[in-house]
Amino acid sequence: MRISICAVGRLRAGPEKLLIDDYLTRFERTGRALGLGPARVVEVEDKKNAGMGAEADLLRKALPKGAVVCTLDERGKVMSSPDFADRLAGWRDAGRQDLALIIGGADGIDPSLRTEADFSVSFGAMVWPHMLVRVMLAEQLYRAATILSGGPYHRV
Ligand SMILES: C[S@@+](CC[C@H](N)C(=O)[O-])C[C@H]1O[C@@H](n2cnc3c(N)ncnc32)[C@H](O)[C@@H]1O
Repeated sequence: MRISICAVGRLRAGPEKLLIDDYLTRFERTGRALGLGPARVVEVEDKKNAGMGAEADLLRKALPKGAVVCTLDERGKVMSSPDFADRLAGWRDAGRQDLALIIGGADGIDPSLRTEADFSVSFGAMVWPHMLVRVMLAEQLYRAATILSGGPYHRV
């Protein structure tokens, strides 16, 4: 199952980008034998600054056809890392070819796009900067792959 992290805004070179690249490379290596990955980041930019509705339209265009659509949203479901891993495995086992994980911009994800999504994951009730959410999501994907492969990375 291919994974697209669809995010609003361009991430400049810097520590966040390095971390994302590192976790997604590790995810690709670990996930290959599990039928998970590769994962890529698809950035959309609302150059006219037309607001959440315009961002939602750009995000919709970036979604692979037939993808499971999952938003990252503080109002979503708070999950443990093993539960997130099981959720990924469930979509894979259901034969889904693509998963799109959507991260909003400074104003969040337009309500219309939130209601269209199949699922929504929360990293807790606090609001995080979207650039950090990209890093956290990339790490959770790698962590999920290690959980499913029985590796020692995830310890509780
Ligand atoms: C700065 S936040 C926008 C917050 C905005 N006030 C809202 O209502 O969604 C940018 C994006 O980061 C992601 N995000 C921020 N905090 C999150 C959390 N606790 N859990 C999951 N995603 C989060 C969401 O995708 C959000 O659209």
